[in-house]
Amino acid sequence: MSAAPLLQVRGLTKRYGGVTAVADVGFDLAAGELLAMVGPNGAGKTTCFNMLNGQLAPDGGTVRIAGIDTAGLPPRRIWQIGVGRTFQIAATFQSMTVSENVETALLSHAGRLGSVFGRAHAFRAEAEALLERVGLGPLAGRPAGILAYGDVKRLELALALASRPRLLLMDEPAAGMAPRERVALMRLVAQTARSGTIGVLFTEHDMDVVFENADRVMVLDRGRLIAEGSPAAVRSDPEVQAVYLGKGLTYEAGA
Ligand SMILES: Nc1ncnc2c1ncn2[C@@H]1O[C@H](COP(=O)(O)OP(=O)(O)OP(=O)(O)O)[C@@H](O)[C@H]1O
Repeated sequence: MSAAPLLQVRGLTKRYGGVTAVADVGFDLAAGELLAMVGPNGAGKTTCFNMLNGQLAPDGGTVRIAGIDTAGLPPRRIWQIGVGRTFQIAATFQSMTVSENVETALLSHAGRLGSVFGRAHAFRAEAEALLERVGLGPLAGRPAGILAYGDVKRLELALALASRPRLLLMDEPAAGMAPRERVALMRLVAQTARSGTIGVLFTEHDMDVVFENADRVMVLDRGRLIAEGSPAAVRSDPEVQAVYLGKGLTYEAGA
């Protein structure tokens, strides 16, 4: 008997008046897998993410996370089940140190489990281990407000990992980064997902980042899932190429 997927989505649908933002979308995601959700502006990616983490209730369909039916549950409940999310705009406490930011996230996670005694600094050793893992060990004592943008994105990943997610939703994790940093961050995400058997669903506009890092790719267009498969299969899919070319977005189909 094969294990149930970490995330199982079926018939997911959301309408805004006359616009169907997400139309009958279905897919699976396994633990340890990196799945990219791509598509032109307005394709429905953010709406999908918002339904997966409980910010929006779907109009139709089912979402099962680790076997639990989560469609329509509030965000806090879904977070408790083990869904973490990073956002396009990094959210850190600027005046606190890098380590204190992670200690606070660890404290918050412990509070979620109802086992919090003491203060955030009780989590210092754990925070430092997490910061080492994302390559921020040497910056642990610096104020978060002075970090370079690439390091803020690493801190964001550490904050998301502090709640030990089973499923991590990442909104354009590498947006705004220089190309070299982008590659390094996505490698780190891939490593983290595989070694910690965390399922990662990410959106990304840069198709090179997608094709290099994702295990599988799905493509949305006007709310519909138009393609899903390996990076190589999706890259050469004529409908995907047409959608991207039609929107003035291109990638090297044969590269
Ligand atoms: N709150 C809302 N009210 C009305 N329409 C909305 C709302 N949110 C999204 N939409 C519409 O739903 C569709 C999907 O939008 P969504 O933001 O999910 O796309 P996206 O793929 O995330 O786009 P982007 O890449 O630009 O972030 C679009 O047509 C958008 O205009």
